[in-house]
Amino acid sequence: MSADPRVSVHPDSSVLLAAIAARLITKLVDTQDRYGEATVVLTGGSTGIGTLEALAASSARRAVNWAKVNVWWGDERFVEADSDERNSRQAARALLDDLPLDPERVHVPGAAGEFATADDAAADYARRLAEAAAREHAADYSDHRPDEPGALPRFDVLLLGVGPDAHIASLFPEMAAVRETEKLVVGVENSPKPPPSRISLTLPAIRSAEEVWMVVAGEDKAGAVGLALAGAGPVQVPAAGARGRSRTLWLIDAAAAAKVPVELVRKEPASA
Ligand SMILES: O=C1O[C@H](COP(=O)(O)O)[C@@H](O)[C@H](O)[C@H]1O
Repeated sequence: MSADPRVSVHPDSSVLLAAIAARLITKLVDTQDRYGEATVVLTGGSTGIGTLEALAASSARRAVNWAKVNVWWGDERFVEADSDERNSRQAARALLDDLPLDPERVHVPGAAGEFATADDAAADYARRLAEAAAREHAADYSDHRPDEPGALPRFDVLLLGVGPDAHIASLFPEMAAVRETEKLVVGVENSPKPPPSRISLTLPAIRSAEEVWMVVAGEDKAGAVGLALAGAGPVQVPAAGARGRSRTLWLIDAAAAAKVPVELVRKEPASA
């Protein structure tokens, strides 16, 4: 089961970031009301980190019980733990360091120095995901996740930025990682965007999320967004392969929407 994309276009990137932050707060609060906890998968990149900065600027973030939020990453750069290139480090600076999170619920992928290769760090991340899935099953979230227990915990909402080349997470066009159909996490070498070594969830792992939110701003992304929504293949256009089980939401600004087929666009008001 997967949900067809729905597109919401916001007038500019600052409105977009504030709107994504507001949606995320609501999503986390609603999920916690129902299940007591909530799980978010974060993305790096300009819109991903911008969303966290917008969340940090919103007093409504206090509506969330952050001690009961599980945090994972869709991808991470395989560099030293203290490198500013790490998506998790940028997220910590933008927001996470200021939240009362439970450190046991924050699952940062391994770094260079802790693991010899990106593949080793990917295997460790996959093992931790499987352990979380087993814990959830033991705690009996049966009404939340009716399937048999898998190797992934439930992802209530998974955020994805999109590169100008249409990559998502660290799944780049035509590379082995985007063709992966078995593994849920892979090491990536020779990424066309630096740094070259990375760890990434694969398309099957991304598609396990209940909701996938594609968060994209800027003119340089218009071609990638247009192709993804016009039905391109995921090997050439990885963003086209991202789907949530119950919702696939494209949250984009007007510049990124310039090449989206008009019948797919729902414009949000410029002011309320
Ligand atoms: O390298 C990465 O790039 C993508 C997109 O980043 P952007 O700056 O073009 O928005 C990001 O989603 C991914 O997490 C990151 O590792």
